[in-house]
Amino acid sequence: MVLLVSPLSSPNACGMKASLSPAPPLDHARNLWPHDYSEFCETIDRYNKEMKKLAERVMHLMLQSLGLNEDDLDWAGPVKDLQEVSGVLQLNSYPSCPDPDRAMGLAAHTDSSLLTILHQNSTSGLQVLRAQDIYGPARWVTIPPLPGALVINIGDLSHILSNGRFHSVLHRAVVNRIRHRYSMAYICGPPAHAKVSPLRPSSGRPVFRAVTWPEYLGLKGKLFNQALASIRVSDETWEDHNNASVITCV
Ligand SMILES: O=C(O)CCC(=O)C(=O)O
Ligand SMILES: [Fe+2]
Repeated sequence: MVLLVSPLSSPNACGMKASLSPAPPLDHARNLWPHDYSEFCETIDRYNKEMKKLAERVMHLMLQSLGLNEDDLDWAGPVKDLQEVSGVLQLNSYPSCPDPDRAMGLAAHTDSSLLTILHQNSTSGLQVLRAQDIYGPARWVTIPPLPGALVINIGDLSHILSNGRFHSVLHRAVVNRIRHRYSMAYICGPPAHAKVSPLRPSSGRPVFRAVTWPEYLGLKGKLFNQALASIRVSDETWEDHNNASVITCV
């Protein structure tokens, strides 16, 4: 089961609204706990706010580590204005499965976000694909839940923004034979109107074309794990673009 909630621009009793889920979360919560749904709503609201603050701090640090400053962020204004970052909270529930090898909790994917902050309950299930290295071929590695720890996944939009210097991570969730697993993913991205494009590419040229988050989500829906490749700018396109610019300037 997946429930998606995002902050409301004008708060209601629950302080959140449905993003992609079929019924508004407030209605869902009322159905589940007809006599006391407010505790759930208030907790989610508090969690959302804390995650937003954390996401902004982490984004700030990531941009700093790329050598970027406030003036480089034309999609969200200066870095200090990163409160514009928007987020959706996705609640994942994976019931136990007697034959886990024949079931998949969540298929392998990269997140379409800038970054995703994940909380797992005490049952492990998150795995990331580690590329081939001197220790062996490509393999799935379990990220064990640690008390009090959150996992931060780099999403495709950070991959684009950093021109490939931060890699979005292929991950999946497997199910447990006897234990029910829960996770909460705070999926963070830029404002919907903002175009995300490579900032100060170290390689000399941008490897990806600019996209908005909604446009990229559309591509992901159609092309799934090929979406990132689909917005790569090929060497030929780049050369054509450069030649065209030269001709225009002359
Ligand atoms: O449940 C997990 O550990 C992974 C969740 C996830 O990857 C997602 O919600 O995008
Ligand atoms: Fe994910």
